[in-house]
Amino acid sequence: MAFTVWGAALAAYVVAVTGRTSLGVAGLQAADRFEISAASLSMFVVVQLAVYAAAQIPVGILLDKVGSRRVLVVGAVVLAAGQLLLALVGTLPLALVARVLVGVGDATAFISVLRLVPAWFPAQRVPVLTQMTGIVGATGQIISAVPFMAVLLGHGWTPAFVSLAGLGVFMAGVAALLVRDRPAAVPGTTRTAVADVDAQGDDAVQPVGTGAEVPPSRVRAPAVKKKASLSKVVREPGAWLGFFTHFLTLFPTNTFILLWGVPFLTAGQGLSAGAASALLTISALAGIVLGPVSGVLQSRHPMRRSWLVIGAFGFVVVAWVSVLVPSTPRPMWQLVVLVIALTASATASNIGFDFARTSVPADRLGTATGMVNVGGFVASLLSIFLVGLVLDLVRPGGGYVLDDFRLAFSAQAVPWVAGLIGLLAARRATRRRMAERGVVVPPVREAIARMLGARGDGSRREP
Ligand SMILES: N[C@@H](Cc1c[nH]cn1)C(=O)NCC(=O)O
Repeated sequence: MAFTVWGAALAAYVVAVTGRTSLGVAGLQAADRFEISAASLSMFVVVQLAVYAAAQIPVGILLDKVGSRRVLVVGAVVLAAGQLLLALVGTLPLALVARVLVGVGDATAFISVLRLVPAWFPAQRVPVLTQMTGIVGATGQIISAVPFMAVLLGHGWTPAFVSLAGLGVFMAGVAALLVRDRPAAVPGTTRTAVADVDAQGDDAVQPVGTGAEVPPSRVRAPAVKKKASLSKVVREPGAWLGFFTHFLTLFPTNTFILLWGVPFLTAGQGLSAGAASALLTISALAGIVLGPVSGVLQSRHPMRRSWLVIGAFGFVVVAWVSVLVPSTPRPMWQLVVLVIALTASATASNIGFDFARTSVPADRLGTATGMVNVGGFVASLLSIFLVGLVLDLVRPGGGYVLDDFRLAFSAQAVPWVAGLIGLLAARRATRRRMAERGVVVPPVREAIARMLGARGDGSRREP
């Protein structure tokens, strides 16, 4: 039942990602239909990302109040309405309104799925399933690149976007039918188990790696609360740690995948369109390996999750520096390393949601997850804007060359520095809060020494 619920919600998220990326593959047709330059198309990406980011907190609060099922159903209907409008209109302002609707619908999907995972699965499994949610969701991009593109080229604009609208309505039905916010009947629940949960009080959070996590089916349905969920969440340093984790690690991937990657690879590095899409495919395949590996490491070493984040950040920075410093096009292997590093960074961004999960009580998880998600999308907007700004400054007429991209992508240093400062400050505050709750994070050197000692004793788990 847990996998049916997760699978149905995940399918709705895949369709949301298809909607998000559909205009990207229909760029030429959109430029033609709305009589705009290819460069103005970036306006659609910016509007959509801004709407997505702005909707996260309201959607998160709504999730805590009404649950994932209703939010997913309404979100899929709004997304379908946006695609239908886009299918029918021929003017730019109406197309932008359609894209706003798509952005709002899209904003509901990912965090609704993440809200379901800890409700249906034991805490040990949550990191891997969160990573799988991100990875499987990314396949929505393949649906827009292959079947959607085929309908677009074979039958035209209106049938292609009407098909996406139909898919959205279908997913609303699937979510209504199969998604449940939490297990209803609780076989094996004893009065004691429920009393244990009650004894933790309203503000109990999932313990970090103590092994004492309560199986989800024993957790009572949280009562809808009147008290302000957002103000409590923003006062929780662990939620900020999640926010800055997502901020620091998601934007390099979004900047590359959503807008500037293909122009950089083709106009800057001199690759064919086919070679550029092969690189994007390698990046998607890398996620299938890196996501579960990260999930397992998160479960096994919950006290060291921030080092996974800093490691992924270091990897992507080194990969970008090694590509941008030389003034000549890079060999293929180096570009492969770059796209793998970008995937590692996107994978690490999901650790942000895990920080939220172990920092706030279950009945505020939707709000906290929304807040974390804002981080990555605000940073993505900033980065996409800065790269575009530098390109405009160095070559106002377009026709970019490698040197223009070298300068433009260096602008990512701004969100990287801001994100790293925020991450380190939030980590310090989170450790203080954890210490107040009786969990002290030992220094890395001490933890490694203990782990080596434990191996010598035949034990496998970090203390
Ligand atoms: N962290 C991403 C999901 C992802 C991408 N690659 C691996 N995981 C994220 O937060 N996505 C939000 C969304 O709505 O897609």
